[in-house]
Amino acid sequence: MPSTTDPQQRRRADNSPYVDLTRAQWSALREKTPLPLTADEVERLRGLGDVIDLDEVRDVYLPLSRLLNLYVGATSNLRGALNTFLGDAGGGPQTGTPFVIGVAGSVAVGKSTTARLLRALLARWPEHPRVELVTTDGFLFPNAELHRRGLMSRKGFPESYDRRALTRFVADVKSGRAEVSAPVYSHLIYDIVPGERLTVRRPDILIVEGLNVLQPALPGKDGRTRLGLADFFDFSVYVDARTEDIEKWYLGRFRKLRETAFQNPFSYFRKYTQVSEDEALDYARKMWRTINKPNLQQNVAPTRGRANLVLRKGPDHKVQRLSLRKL
Ligand SMILES: Nc1ncnc2c1ncn2[C@@H]1O[C@H](COP(=O)(O)OP(=O)(O)O)[C@@H](O)[C@H]1O
Ligand SMILES: CC(C)(COP(=O)(O)O)[C@@H](O)C(=O)NCCC(=O)O
Repeated sequence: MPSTTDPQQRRRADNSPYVDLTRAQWSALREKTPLPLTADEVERLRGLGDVIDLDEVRDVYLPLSRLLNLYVGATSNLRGALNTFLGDAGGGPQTGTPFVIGVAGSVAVGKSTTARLLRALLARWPEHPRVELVTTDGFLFPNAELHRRGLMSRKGFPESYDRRALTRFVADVKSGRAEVSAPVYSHLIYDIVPGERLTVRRPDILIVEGLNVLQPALPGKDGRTRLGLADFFDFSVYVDARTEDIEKWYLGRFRKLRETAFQNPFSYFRKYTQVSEDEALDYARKMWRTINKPNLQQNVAPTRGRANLVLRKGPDHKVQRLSLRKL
């Protein structure tokens, strides 16, 4: 359903691999969504700690959870088709493996909020109550290793991650392994937590959230193409917004954290509670200008075209347009 009546634009839309929908067109799909939110669930979503508008949940994220629920069902039907085709040659029926969803986008665009919300909404569906969420920051190299590699001011750039370990982790979960574990990153200490692991035990759905989840695979040492993280995704979402808006959200979050989490005596950023707000924000602006913005422009934004769904937010975080891949 192209959102235009102009014939030329319509032809372009017909040739595009995406169906472009306005917020109004998308939210109308909510009518077809069974399982509307109950008052109790609305309360529980508030408890997630995110200041998210509940109309936004109903209009945007609820239809999205229905779309994903349909995809999970269709993927399971495909597995049935594969079993029918393979018969005994497949060494027994292929059993269900987790449905994997990637959530990509800039630092501070709202990936974590989107992923947490999707986790809560998807778990309401009787077909897939067990939804796990993993953030890729656990696969950043520890600070000591980043120092050694001269990458301390490149945190979040593709080379600051152990990409092989991250791909192996998702491949292991996708293969149906009973237990797979990942390292844990702490925003408090700004480093990997020594000895701590997050264990995933055969969930129905795994959400993998991070800046670089849609990056193409690294070539192997022999120059041959390898499987990349996105090869294990059944669906991917790119959260998009104007760079100027994302910068404002980044600075807003920094200001809020300065009044809360940074006050913790163990916080890496505690020093920014001891200086004036202007000085602290100058530092945050520098981080944005020298690390997060160039990373967005050079590495993150170029992967947008690989996503199944692009959510385009306005300055108030409300999703204004959606592009859904049809091919
Ligand atoms: N849908 C939303 N409505 C209102 N505020 C939001 C929404 N999504 C994110 N935010 C706010 O924007 C900032 C960045 O969001 P966050 O999810 O932490 O981003 P990321 O994980 O991409 O770094 C946070 O302050 C968060 O509370
Ligand atoms: C930890 C991050 C790299 C995000 O990682 P992700 O979970 O997307 O893999 C980012 O939040 C970060 O800390 N960037 C470094 C620059 C800064 O402190 O803003």
